[in-house]
Amino acid sequence: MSPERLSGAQDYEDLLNKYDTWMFDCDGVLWRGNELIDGVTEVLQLLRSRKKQIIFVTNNATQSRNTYKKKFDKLGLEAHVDEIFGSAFASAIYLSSVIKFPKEKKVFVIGMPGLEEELRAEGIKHVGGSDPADNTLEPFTPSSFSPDPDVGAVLCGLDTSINYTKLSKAFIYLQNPSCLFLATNEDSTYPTAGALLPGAGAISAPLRFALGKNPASIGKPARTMLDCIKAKHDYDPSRTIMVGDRLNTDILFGKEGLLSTLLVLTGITHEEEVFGANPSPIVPDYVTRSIGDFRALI
Ligand SMILES: O=C(O)[C@H](O)[C@H](O)COP(=O)(O)O
Ligand SMILES: [Mg+2]
Repeated sequence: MSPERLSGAQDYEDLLNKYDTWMFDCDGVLWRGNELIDGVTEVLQLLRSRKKQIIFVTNNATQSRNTYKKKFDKLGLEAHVDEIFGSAFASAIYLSSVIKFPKEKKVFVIGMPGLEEELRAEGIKHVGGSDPADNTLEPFTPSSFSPDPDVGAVLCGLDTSINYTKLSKAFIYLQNPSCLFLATNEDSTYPTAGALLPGAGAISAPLRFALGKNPASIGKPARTMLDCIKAKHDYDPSRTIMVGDRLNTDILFGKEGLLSTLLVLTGITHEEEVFGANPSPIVPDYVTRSIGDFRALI
């Protein structure tokens, strides 16, 4: 079955009337890097004026909910911290509440300060991350590394300061079969304002290749994020739509969560992946060029 392509004000109006809860992916839907996608400000204001429930669901683990709130504020978008769900937050909840990671154990982090902030907020002990000793381009010498015996998991997220020392330490920990291999998410690419860049999945790829095994991935399409949302918000799946730019994360996440799905073409996915000769088996309910096009209703 092929998706319905939205083509004008009546289509947008029909969708607004059909759905009370709008879950928005961020990178490639609201913005690319720090550049807002045209029309997003007005459309989010329109949804708020129509009393729609709005939830933000991002696989980007570089920031915490609090620092994302600052980004929304800086970009002039109304957002409340309890509306924001990122894979950094979901990873901290996964460790604290889903697998009940032992309090005395530690997580070796490959990732940014936002991920560390969420782990701290959940009382998860961690090493690595922004530790200056790990953020170096000096050659890694195993004899100078004494693995922390309390490390019981490696958590890998998008890390724009990735290096051989971090990968080597993670790889040494992961050779212990009891050490958990976790990924905040596995997006292959990251849509920024100027270019498409390697995503979180490309950061954990060297470890996957060297170990010959995949991490447990916590972000979309896994349902941990939806469980985090359910723990904070009531919503009716039959009147909820997930708006995303990536088929194998956002749209799959929506479909598996029994939500309706709207694919926008302002991020990762190209039109021919949906309407071309060999379309993806992941089929959104609706497709539109940009969420900004809903401006036609203003
Ligand atoms: O590489 C990544 O982590 C992702 O590309 C990026 O952060 C995805 O964010 P989202 O589109 O889920 O907001
Ligand atoms: Mg996206």
